[in-house]
Amino acid sequence: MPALPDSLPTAGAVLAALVVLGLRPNLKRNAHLPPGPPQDPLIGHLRSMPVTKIADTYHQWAQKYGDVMHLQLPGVSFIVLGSHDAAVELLEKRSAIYSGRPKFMGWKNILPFISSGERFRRHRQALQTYLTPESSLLKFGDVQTRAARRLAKRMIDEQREDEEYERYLSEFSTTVAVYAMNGHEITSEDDEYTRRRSSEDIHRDGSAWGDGRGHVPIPGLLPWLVPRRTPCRRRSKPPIAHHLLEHPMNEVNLNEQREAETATESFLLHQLERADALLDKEELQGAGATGFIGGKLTTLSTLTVFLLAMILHPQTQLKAQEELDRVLGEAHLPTLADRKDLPYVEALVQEVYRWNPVLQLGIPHVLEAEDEYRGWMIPKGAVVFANIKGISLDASIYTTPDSFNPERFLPTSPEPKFTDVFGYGRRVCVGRHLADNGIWIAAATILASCKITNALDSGGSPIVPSCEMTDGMDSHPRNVKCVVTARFPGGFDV
Ligand code: HEM
Repeated sequence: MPALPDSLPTAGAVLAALVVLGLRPNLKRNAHLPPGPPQDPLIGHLRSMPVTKIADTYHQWAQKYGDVMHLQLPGVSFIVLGSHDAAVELLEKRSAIYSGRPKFMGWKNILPFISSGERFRRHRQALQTYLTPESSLLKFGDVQTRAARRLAKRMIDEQREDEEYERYLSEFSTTVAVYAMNGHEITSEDDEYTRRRSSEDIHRDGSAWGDGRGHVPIPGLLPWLVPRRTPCRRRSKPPIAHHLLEHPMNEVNLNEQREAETATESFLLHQLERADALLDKEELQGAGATGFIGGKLTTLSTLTVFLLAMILHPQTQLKAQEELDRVLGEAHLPTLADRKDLPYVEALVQEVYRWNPVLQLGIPHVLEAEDEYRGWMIPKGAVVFANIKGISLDASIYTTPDSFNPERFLPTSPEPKFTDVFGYGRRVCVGRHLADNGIWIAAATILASCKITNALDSGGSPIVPSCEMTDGMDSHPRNVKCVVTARFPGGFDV
């Protein structure tokens, strides 16, 4: 049994609250539940819940207890799915009953946090019908391409030795999320959105409830464990939530732009112009902020993983660059239309998704009716999540899963694409087409135009960045430093 977690005082407070409120742990039918590590009477796995490296720990436990694992905390059953097959069987094929969400902090109009029901269906439909594969490409492909070129140019022009490039990647991610939702294109560092919605803002405001960069703290899985009635539950909106919810409509001032006929394509405009709009004004504000909440940090973190992979694997970088030069011609920048002709770049992006999926545990689902799977009983109300990181390490699917190896995804390879990165079933990431196009064009543009090498230490030796990912809901490498130089100093034919 691991040492007592640091969060135990908080956990203890929750337990005390549960006892005071008369909630009883649902341990009574353990005999039919899926297997799991040994637990204590009454408090179940409270003492053994990992606080750091959670996905890795669940993956290790899965080797012993299997790919459907049960963990018990007071009042709540957790089911951790450690294989693609189990995740698809339950979260996708049985999506009708596995698509609830735990109660999250009262963000009632932010889709990832809305449980099932009529409000969920309207929000999901509004976003899903807007962000289809075709419309994501048609409406936002050009903006993403411009933003990717601006990103690469800034990485080259403003480079310093041992620069951290996260802020440029962050601006790219913000640009895509804000444009898709609000129709506002960021074209300068001075932009109101970049200043007000920088990672630093999120860090500062998000620290009210997370561990920085807006992460909800998974350790102990407490945020969504705390029942609505528990006194310690947050009542007021944290500042970042307030800002995100108020900002899109006020700042962009869509109504004025509509009157002046200067409004550009966006989710908000689309909804406002529909006679049969699915969402009212308050709901629409939430939906507008949803793109930012769902897309900004996930895109940023995935691009940081890409950068790390390129520093650590110069041969892979070179292979992708050779393909780009061969297919497009030297000193030509890619567009999304070139994607189908660049199988190595495609495989590289797919491997970035698999090598370090940034939402390691996805977003938890809630089972809405008792179910049976492989002879086990899964209780109604169980919080069910896929260990996406663990699934990416499944050696029965991916050979040498720890290594970064794009070859595994070349068209001739038998290894299946890692679709798990975007989740499952009715709750699958609603922005996945937008995100995938954005990540591909950013990666392909950087590869075509930049040479990425290790930063050097004061003695001139290359710094090898660590592969360790942060803990938290959105996991990413820390302090990725590198040197970026132009591959074609004479510029590009576009
Ligand atoms: C690389 C970037 C991204 C990754 C890895 C990612 C991954 C995910 C995952 C794993 C889920 C949970 C799915 C589940 O519960 O089964 C999710 C949900 C969601 N994502 Fe993304 N996402 C990304 C980008 C985006 C973008 C750009 C947007 C916005 C336009 C977005 C909006 C959402 C929303 C709204 C949900 C909640 C859907 C629901 O609860 O019904 N995501 N995403």
